[in-house]
Amino acid sequence: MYKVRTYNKISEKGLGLFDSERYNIGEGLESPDAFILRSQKLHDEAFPDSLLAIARAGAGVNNIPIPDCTEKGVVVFNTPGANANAVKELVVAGMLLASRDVYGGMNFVQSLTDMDDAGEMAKRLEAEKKRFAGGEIAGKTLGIVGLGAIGSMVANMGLELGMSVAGFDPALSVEAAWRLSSRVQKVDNLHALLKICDFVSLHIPANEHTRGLVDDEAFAAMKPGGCLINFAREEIVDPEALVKALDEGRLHRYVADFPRPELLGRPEAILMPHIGASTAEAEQNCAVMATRQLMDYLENGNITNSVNFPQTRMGRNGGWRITFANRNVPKVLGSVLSVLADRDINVIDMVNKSRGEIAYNIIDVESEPGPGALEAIAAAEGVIRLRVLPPKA
Ligand SMILES: NC(=O)c1ccc[n+]([C@@H]2O[C@H](COP(=O)([O-])OP(=O)(O)OC[C@H]3O[C@@H](n4cnc5c(N)ncnc54)[C@H](O)[C@@H]3O)[C@@H](O)[C@H]2O)c1
Ligand SMILES: O=C(O)CC[C@@H](O)C(=O)O
Repeated sequence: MYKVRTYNKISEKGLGLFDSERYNIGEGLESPDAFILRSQKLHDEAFPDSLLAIARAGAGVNNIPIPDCTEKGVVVFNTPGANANAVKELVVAGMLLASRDVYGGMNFVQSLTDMDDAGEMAKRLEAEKKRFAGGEIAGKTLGIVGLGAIGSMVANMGLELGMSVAGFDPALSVEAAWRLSSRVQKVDNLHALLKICDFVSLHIPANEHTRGLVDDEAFAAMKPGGCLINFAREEIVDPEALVKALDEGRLHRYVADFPRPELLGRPEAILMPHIGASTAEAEQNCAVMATRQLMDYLENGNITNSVNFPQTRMGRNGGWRITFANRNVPKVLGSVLSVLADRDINVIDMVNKSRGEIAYNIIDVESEPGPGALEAIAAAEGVIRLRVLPPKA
């Protein structure tokens, strides 16, 4: 029986895929084989020795200590693109809220509780509506920082809304480039993008390269009166520089999914409680993808959409399956194959992949590897984590 510890609210559409005869699923389970979670911060959490994998039902993995996981041979998965449409739709809402005083206008109307004459009320609304006028987004320039799953969707949507769209992404994947309209202008540095855009939307991960990326210099480079939209992560925008840019009126609006105390009460800050991915559709997509990836890893050792291990997959062929993670240095695979050869264990098929400093292997063998073989493999120089999976048709 596999044990999967859950954190946060994971859609039942995903959790329901775990067969209850083979999986025990729940919060706080002891000695779990895996975690499945959303935004739960794991940096201060001790990992049980039993932990083989973590599935993040979502895109960002800055809540997980990835280097520690890699060191321990714990495979971390995310669900690329599964919540991208939800975020894209909220970015559009954010741009509209930054352009038109929808919120102020609605609050004004709801405040007229002392009025009971419809005619008088209509006169008052017409007299005061000029306070809530705004601009249109069509014809404006939208800049996207990070043209991955979300950024490319936002870029294409901007074009459909009649905007000019520019994008900056120094590591654009081939897949993302295919998704992107050729009408999106590619800009080769951040400040050049900031200079030409009325709206700038961030769609990059929070990591050591992007923390504080939007700083004093970036705000100074921005087109005066522009709007910044941040559905990516709080840490990407330097809070002091942000407040300064708002105080000086250089930044017209800050639309963000990550409120901070110093922004509360400021009408220029349009803040939401991290709800970019909070739609039933996105929650289901993420949970289903995370669950499928986790099951395939636990049952077959296959790795799809990991953020720290190489994509590795091999169909089952009736044999016993040995999987192991190792440091990406010479001779490790050779030593393991020698252990098998010395014990007359015949290899049916194998795959060996590497990613940076880590390598991962799947070796299918004809007969069950005994304890002696497994001990010798686990002891081979460079091997970090070993598993054996019984035959499966
Ligand atoms: N608010 C929410 O609920 C919510 C939901 C989903 C994702 N997110 C955040 O959005 C981020 C992006 O999500 P995604 O699904 O598009 O990820 P993604 O991996 O598909 O795309 C990220 C893109 O950013 C690019 N990039 C990385 N560093 C960059 C830099 N310094 N400058 C420019 N481009 C850079 C990468 O090359 C990649 O193309 C996530 O990491 C997460 O933090 C937030
Ligand atoms: O799970 C969530 O609600 C947020 C997910 C989002 O921040 C992500 O990075 O995918």
